[in-house]
Order: sequence, then structure tokens, then C-alpha cells
Amino acid sequence: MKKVLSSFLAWDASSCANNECDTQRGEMVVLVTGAAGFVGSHVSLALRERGDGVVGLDNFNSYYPVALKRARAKNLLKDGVFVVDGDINDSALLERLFALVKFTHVLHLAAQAGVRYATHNPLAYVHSNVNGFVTLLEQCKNSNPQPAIVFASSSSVYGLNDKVPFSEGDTTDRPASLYAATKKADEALAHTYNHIYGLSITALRFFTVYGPWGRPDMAYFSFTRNIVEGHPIRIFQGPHGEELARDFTFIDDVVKGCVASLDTATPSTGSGGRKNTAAQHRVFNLGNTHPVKVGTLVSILEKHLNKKAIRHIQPMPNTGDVMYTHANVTKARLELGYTPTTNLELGLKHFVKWYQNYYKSGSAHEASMSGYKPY
Ligand SMILES: NC(=O)c1ccc[n+]([C@@H]2O[C@H](COP(=O)([O-])OP(=O)(O)OC[C@H]3O[C@@H](n4cnc5c(N)ncnc54)[C@H](O)[C@@H]3O)[C@@H](O)[C@H]2O)c1
Ligand SMILES: O=C(O)[C@H]1O[C@H](OP(=O)(O)OP(=O)(O)OC[C@H]2O[C@@H](n3ccc(=O)[nH]c3=O)[C@H](O)[C@@H]2O)[C@H](O)[C@@H](O)[C@H]1O
Repeated sequence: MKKVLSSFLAWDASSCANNECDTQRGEMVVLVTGAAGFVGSHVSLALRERGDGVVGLDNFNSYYPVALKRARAKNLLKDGVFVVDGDINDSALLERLFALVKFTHVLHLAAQAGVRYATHNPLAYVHSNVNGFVTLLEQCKNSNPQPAIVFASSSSVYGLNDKVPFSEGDTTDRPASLYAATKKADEALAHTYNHIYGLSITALRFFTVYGPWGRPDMAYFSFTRNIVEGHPIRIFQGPHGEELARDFTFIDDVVKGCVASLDTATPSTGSGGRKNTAAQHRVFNLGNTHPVKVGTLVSILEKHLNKKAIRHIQPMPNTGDVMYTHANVTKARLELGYTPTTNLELGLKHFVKWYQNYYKSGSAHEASMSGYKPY
């Protein structure tokens, strides 16, 4: 594997041996799990572009079109990021990878995402989000040096809370979906590994992230496809006819939040499974702070696509949705310098341009969601 990896990597892993990298200067060596995914591919590119060492890991599962994941990985390779094809549950693979590369940081984004699909395939969430996370944490715990970990949690952990905007200190004990419950479990596991082993861990609660190279299972993407193809779209509403709203967050803002989290992550304090002193344990909201109704999102898409949607308004199915999300990002602003700058109007313009130029005509337009038809 060393030969295969080194021939693909555009950086010199030996320069970061013995943990001599200066993270303040951006000289990090980062394992990005879920690198062929939407968020992972964007952050990997951003890290690579500023000179950090990046190795990806992704199992290229077929939750949504694999061709899209392969196309993202192909782009990454052009910039010197090789994505290892493997599962985070494969502890032997992780051990080999960590023996080969002295990672200073792990950006853990691999997960079974999607709120509603959890009612169809709950065990996929347990496999990737719970078992997989523990397998990765065990590897980090046993590594020497122990890398600092930044991982994707979710706005969904706020569940049925109705106090808005959501702040990091709010309770998260009423998850509305199994997906949310697994992300809540991840946050609890992070606390434990920090407490016992001194692992430095940061949880990032993303709020409905969208943009070019996005996820075809998400509403903005499937709505676009259906509008373009002349199919109806379903817009969910609450039990009393209320419109649902989301704090839609543009990918470039989320990338900046991820990079700032890595840059401010302190090293873990344990080594080879032994704890020395307490290390960093942080939680941040990465949202946009301006919730928008789903119907408004559709109107913006109609404008950019210059085509009317066929709207079917329907009661929200009982599959784990919440009515409303809204991030308070004061903590992220103060500690990470995080300030979202792209509004939904502009962000969807970027997405539609990508969809029309690449996706519609590209090779990634294949259906492979294992028979699951979300919309
Ligand atoms: N996109 C959003 O709106 C959003 C919102 C909140 C949280 N998140 C979280 O952010 C992270 C990234 O989300 P995304 O939108 O890029 O999703 P994505 O599905 O595009 O990316 C996840 C990647 O992880 C890979 N993966 C899944 N299970 C794996 C496993 N067991 N081993 C190795 N690879 C595996 C998948 O193949 C995929 O490429 C996820 O943890 C997700 O739960 C996303
Ligand atoms: O921030 C998160 O924590 C989550 O963000 C994302 O979930 P959601 O906010 O549910 O995004 P998305 O599916 O785009 O639905 C958007 C809106 O459209 C509504 N919606 C959806 C489908 C449909 O057919 N009709 C409809 O009205 C729907 O009811 C909702 O109101 C990620 O997928 C998830 O991984 C998770 O991490």
C-alpha cells in the first residue's frame, strides 16, 4: 500500500514524521474520511490548495450515484489527493494507513447521511455512524502521536427543541430521527474518548449544507432535477399547514468552518492509548443564521432555472423531519472566526450553474440508490 499511496501523494509524508508539523502554519497531514462525499471533497481540495497533506478514505457506497463520488475523487486526484477505497470499520486497514502516514489531524465526515432514509435502512446508520466512529476513535487512541479529530455532527441533534435559534448549550435529548440519534451518540462518544484518553475532539453541527457537487438525495438537488425534467415535487408542511424552514448553509462557508476548526485544534494529550492531561473538547454550530422556508427555496430555483415547478403540497411524513432549524453561530464566530457570507439566492445560483454545466451532461447522472426512491 505504501508504494501505491506514495505514488499518488504530492507531498512528502516523511517531512511530517515525528509530529514535527507546525499546524499554525497550515502544515498539517489530514486523514479525511468521507473524502469522496459532498463536504469531504470540498474540504480536501481547500486543504490541499493551501499546501496541507491530505489522504482520503471512502467506501464509495451506493446510497446515491457512485459515479458522482468517483467523479469527485477523480478531481481530488488531479490535485494530489488520493482517496483510499475502504471502510472506516476496517480496523486492519486503518492500522496500516496510520502506520504509513503520521496524521496530525483527522477530519471525520464519513457517515450514512440523510434524515428520512433512516426509516428504510437503520442499520446502515449504526454501521457507519456508530460502529465506524468507534473503530476510528480506537485507531486514533492507539496512534502515536494521537491526531486531533474534527468530525461532522448535525443540526438534527437539536431534534424537537422549539427554542430558537439553536445554541450549542441547548439540550439535545429529543432526537426526531434515528440519524439524529446516531449523531447524538457520536457526540457522546467524543466526550468519552476525550475524557478517558485525552483525545482532542471537535464536533461540528452542520445545518443543511448545499452547493455544487452536492448530494442528489437532498431536497434542493432532487427539486432541481424534477423541475428540469418536468416532474412534480412534494413540499412537506406541518400538521396545521405550517411551512417547514431550514437554515440552508452554502458549502464554501462550511469549508471555511471546517478548516478553521482544524487550524485551532490543539494536539491530543495522550499517546498510544494512555491519557496524560485533558485535551480539547469542543462543539460548534456551522449554520447560516437565516432560515428560509422550503417553498421560498423552490421559488429561487424556479427563477434560476427559468421554469415553474409542479408543486404538490403534502403533510410531512412521519419519517424524522423537524419543522425548523436556525443556528446561533456566535461561538463559532468568536472561536473560529466563522462568518457565513453566501445567502441562499447566490448559493443556489452557483449550484444551478454546476448542475446545468456538469451534472446534467456529465457521467454522474445515474440512479443507484439501491432501489430507494426518496422523492
Ligand atoms: N450535507 C448536509 O446537509 C449535512 C448536514 C449535517 C451533517 N452532515 C454530515 O456531514 C458529513 C458529510 O456529509 P455529506 O453531505 O458530504 O454526505 P455524503 O454522503 O456526500 O458524504 C459521506 C461520505 O462518506 C462515505 N461513507 C459512508 N459510510 C462510510 C464508511 N462506513 N466507511 C467509509 N466511507 C463511508 C460515503 O461513501 C460518502 O462519500 C456526514 O457526516 C453527514 O452526516 C451533512
Ligand atoms: O442539517 C442537518 O442536520 C441535516 O441536513 C440535511 O437534512 P434535511 O434538512 O432534511 O435536508 P433535505 O433532505 O434537503 O430537506 C430540506 C427540507 O426540505 C423538505 N423536503 C424534503 C424532501 C421533499 O421531498 N420535500 C420536502 O419538503 C424537508 O422536510 C426539509 O424541511 C441532510 O440531508 C442531513 O444529512 C442532515 O445532516
